[in-house]
Amino acid sequence: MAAAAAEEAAAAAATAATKSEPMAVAASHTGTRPVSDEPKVKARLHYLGPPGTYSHQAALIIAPRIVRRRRNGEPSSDGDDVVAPLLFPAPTIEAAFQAALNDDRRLEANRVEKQEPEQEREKQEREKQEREKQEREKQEREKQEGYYAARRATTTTRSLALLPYENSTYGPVVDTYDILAAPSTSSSLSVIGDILLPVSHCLLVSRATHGALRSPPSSDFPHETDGQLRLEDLTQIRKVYSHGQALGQCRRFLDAYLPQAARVAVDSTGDGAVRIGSGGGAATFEACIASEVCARDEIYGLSIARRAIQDRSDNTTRFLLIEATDGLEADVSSTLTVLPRSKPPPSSSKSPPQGNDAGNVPRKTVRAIVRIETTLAVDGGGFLQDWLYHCRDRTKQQQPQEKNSRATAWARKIDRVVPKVREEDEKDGGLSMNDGRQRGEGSSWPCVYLVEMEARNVLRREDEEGSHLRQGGGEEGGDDGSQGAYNSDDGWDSISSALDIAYRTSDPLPSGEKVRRLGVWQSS
Ligand SMILES: O=C(O)C(=O)C[C@]1(C(=O)O)C=C[C@@H](O)C=C1
Repeated sequence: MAAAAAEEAAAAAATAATKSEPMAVAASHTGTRPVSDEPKVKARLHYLGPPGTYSHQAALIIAPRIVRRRRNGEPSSDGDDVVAPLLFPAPTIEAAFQAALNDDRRLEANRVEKQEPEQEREKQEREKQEREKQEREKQEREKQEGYYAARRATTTTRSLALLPYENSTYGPVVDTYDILAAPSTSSSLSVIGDILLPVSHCLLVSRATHGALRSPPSSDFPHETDGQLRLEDLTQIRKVYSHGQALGQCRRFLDAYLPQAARVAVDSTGDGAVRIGSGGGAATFEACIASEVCARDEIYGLSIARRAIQDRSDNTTRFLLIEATDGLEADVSSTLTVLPRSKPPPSSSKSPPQGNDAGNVPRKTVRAIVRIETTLAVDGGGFLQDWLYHCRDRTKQQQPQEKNSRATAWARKIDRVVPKVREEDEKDGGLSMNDGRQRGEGSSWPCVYLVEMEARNVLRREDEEGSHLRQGGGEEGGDDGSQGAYNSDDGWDSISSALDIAYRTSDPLPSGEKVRRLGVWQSS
């Protein structure tokens, strides 16, 4: 039901976004409470568009949960300050990230200024100088009167991007991995949250194509009630557009029912839907794989040929919420964070908790991503393994109630970082990596690992039941359907500071590794 409501909200806002010009939509939010003694925060959130993509849907769900907190992670005295970012679609994942990086109000002002005619520019320059002069004089006066400390910026703008990161069926999203792996981009970002989105794909066609494909009903093959086509009707489709991830998540369906159709990878599922929708009135016998939201009249007005065509019914994509930190860090007096999803109170405290830990349910999850650049070939000497164990142990040591905690860590090598020696060798006639090693260049070339850590504070069943009795029902739970009262912040501090310590220390790492924290956040 919650997923249906979220989809409904996503569709409504996606509709608003397609109609507005420029395409930006304010995330709905409730209860903004300005914090009196700190600069106000505005935020811009860039996502892979066009409207109707899964990234857009994820952005609409996460945006109202983004709040500003004090540097130490505490809510301000007035409570959480809801940031309510404006949402902006970008044509590619890379463009969404770059837009967040370039999101500097001064740059925008410069751009506008450049378009002004010569005279206008001179006039503006004179006015600017005059304003600056007056400002200097005023500051001087205020300084003398002892008011200087009160003169602070009243607004700061924060730039965010929501990027698809990995999918439960088809694995890593390579464009996002490239951003996290590259030294230039990874040093300009901080991961501040994540969100899981259940992904159910439809095969969409234009109305004309739907009409042309649909065979007349017979008693043997009555039409499916909701307008879906029969599987036999799909054999005339010549082309299927979608994002590479979505094509991969529906591979078995495509192999079985559309073997004749060319698969065309485009920048997003929404991009595929736009191509299908722009075909005019004639049947094109082309299809796209996208969300049901894209079929709506207010979005791209397409027909649903088949629903739920993904190979696994539990298909889920994880997105990372990334803040562009270039040049900002110094001025920033607060952190942005994502509130956990709230759950309706359980209907009965007797219902059994779910989760992998027999008798326990997850309570708080803290995640971290660390980037390690090393010159050792394929984890030489297993140092990475040792480091992961070390991190896990340090994490555990920090827990006040060790019995209630679980810590895990895992690493992924980013294969798309091509070793330099190999690139050069290939120019010289295609030598392999091993040849590079034999030529005495050492068994080393740069490679990048992304290490992920997760610490969960687990609430034991008996504790949970006790807390139900004490508090008369839960307020928040994990996304796994777990029940219980999850108000307490126990565990968050210890887990996050433990992770902090764990990845800052480089004890078991051989020298020469560059370890960079990409982010630590509380996940829901
Ligand atoms: O194309 C979209 O709709 C996206 O938001 C991208 C993306 C991805 O890259 O994984 C997001 C969710 C689905 O897994 C399919 C595609």
